[in-house]
Order: sequence, then C-alpha cells, then structure tokens
Amino acid sequence: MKENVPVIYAAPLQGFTEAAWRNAHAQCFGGVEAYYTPFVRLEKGVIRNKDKRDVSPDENTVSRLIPQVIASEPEELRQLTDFLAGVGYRELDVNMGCPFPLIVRRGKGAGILSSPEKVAALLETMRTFPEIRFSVKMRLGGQEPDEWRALVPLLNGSCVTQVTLHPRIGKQQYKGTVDREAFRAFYEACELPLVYNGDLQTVADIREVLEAFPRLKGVMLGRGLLANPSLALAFREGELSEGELKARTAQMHRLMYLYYHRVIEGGEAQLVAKLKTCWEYLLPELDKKQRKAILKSNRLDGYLRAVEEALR
Ligand SMILES: Cc1cc2nc3c(=O)[nH]c(=O)nc-3n(C[C@H](O)[C@H](O)[C@H](O)COP(=O)(O)O)c2cc1C
Repeated sequence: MKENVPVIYAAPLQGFTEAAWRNAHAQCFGGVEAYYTPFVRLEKGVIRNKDKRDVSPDENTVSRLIPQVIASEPEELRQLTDFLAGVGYRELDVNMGCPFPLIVRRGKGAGILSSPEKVAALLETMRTFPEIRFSVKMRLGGQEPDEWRALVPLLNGSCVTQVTLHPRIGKQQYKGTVDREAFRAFYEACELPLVYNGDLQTVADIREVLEAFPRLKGVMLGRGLLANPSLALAFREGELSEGELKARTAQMHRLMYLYYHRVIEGGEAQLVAKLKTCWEYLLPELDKKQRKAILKSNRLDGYLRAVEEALR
C-alpha cells in the first residue's frame, strides 16, 4: 500500500470478530489492511485451546492478521509472545483498553493505564523480542481522562511501532461520547504512527476524522464494520447497492455457518446460538419483522430460512 494513504483496520471484538467472521469478511468484502484478533490471555497460567485455535495459521486465511494479547506483568507478556512467535507471528498488539470490570480489577486492559510503572515494564519486555513489531491499543485512561499524559513519553521512547487510541476512559465502557478534544491533545503529543478508533459508522464519519487529523496513520473500525460489513470497501471504492450488500452478506453468513458447523461440538442449539450473535450488530436497518424471525428461530433449518428470506 502507498505511503500516506490512510489505512483501515478491523478492530478486535471478543465473541464477534473470530476467525469465522474475519475469513468470511475478507473473502466477501475486504477493504481492510489488517484484522486484529480479540485478545488472547492466560487463564490459570495457560492459553485456552479456543484462543489457540482462533489464532492458529491453519484456521486463518486473511492476508494480514495481528494477534492481540492482554497482560499486566512482564512474565505474562513473555509467555504469550513466546507462544505467538512460535506459531509464526511477527506482529502483536497489546491491549491497554479493555473496560470489563473483571479484567480491569486484575490491572489489565484499561486497568493498567493508571500504573505507568507497569506499562513501562511491559514496554521494556517488548524490547527483549526484537523480531516482533508491537503495537498498543489503548484508551485515554481507566478512571481519569488524563492518565495517558504519563504514558505518552513512555510510548514515544519505546519500541512500539503504532498506537491505536479509543478516546474514552475505561469507566465509561462504551457509554457517552468519544472525547475528540482529548484525542487531539494525544495526537499532538504522540510521536508514533497513530490510529483513531471509536464510533465510526459511515464513510462520512471516516472522512471527517481523517480530515480533522491529517497525520493519522489510519482508522480502526469496530461496531460500524460489524453493522455494515461493506464500510471499509465503501470508503475505498464507493457504496454498494442495497442488493449487492445483501447478496455479499448472505455469502459471508454462509461461510460463517460452514466454519462454525465444522468447529462447534455442542450440536445444533449451540450452532444457532453462535450464528445469532452476529445479528446483535449486523444490518441494523433490516426490516424489524425479518430480524425478529431470525432471532426467534431455535432450530437450524428455521434459522437459515429466516436469514435467506431477510437477505434475499
Ligand atoms: C463486545 C465487544 C468486544 C470487544 N473486544 C475487544 C478486544 O478483545 N480487544 C480490544 O482491543 N477491544 C475490544 N473491544 C473494543 C473494540 O475493539 C473498539 O475499540 C470499540 O468497540 C470502539 O470502536 P467502535 O466504536 O468502532 O466499535 C470490544 C468491544 C466490544 C463492544
């Protein structure tokens, strides 16, 4: 990709942007430079098999996949990096923004932002893996909107190659508005390539933020891309017609169905429940009756018929 063309990234969302979604999205829509995995973490000292499968090169077909990890201590980061480097990754993202209380209480995600010394220790650990390009995805703070001020000098002096900032604080979770003024202050202080993330729903939103912050490396799309899978492509090549959007969404859904059909072991009910989760965000403009028919079907044949009807 050419220099100074803004880059679009697909954000990590636990439970949504798993391999099934990423592979199908890249195949049916694309327009995205790289996909981030939802964070991989240690649970009782080990990585869950489910997370191992989600990052396994055998399960992923997108051309650039950046696994994300979450850690509060150097040893955790080392263990996660060793594993991911071992399966072949050379780019990793470190989560410093997750607002879930369970994570924050353990000093991880947004919970690390109030402890510059812990962030510094993770940044030092990254230096011990010179073969890996690390990026950081963060919020302004955990509890206070100015926690970032103590962290920017550390980031500027670190080996981190890119920062993505979601300008909310952890305490807000996803409520309230993004703080564009604070984003500007961060943008001015940060000397690393910077990516904006938060509440971009339309091509006009993307253009507006890129115009307001011309030195941005790019933007990262989360819920906006789940709602309209053509958003990144539309930014690059123009909007799809409604018919084309539905046809490609139907194809994408089919690929996700085939993926989950292969990997889900809990039978039909679990398969339907998993597929239904995508409708939490997907195509919010869809006819209400059609969405209801999708969400109320508990059997696979009924569910697939309702989806086919809605995307016809
Ligand atoms: C259900 C859900 C799961 C998420 N999981 C992750 C995650 O694993 N790692 C991460 O860095 N951010 C995660 N996020 C945050 C998103 O990546 C993104 O920063 C946030 O949704 C704001 O961007 P958006 O407005 O474009 O969605 C999650 C968000 C949601 C709603």
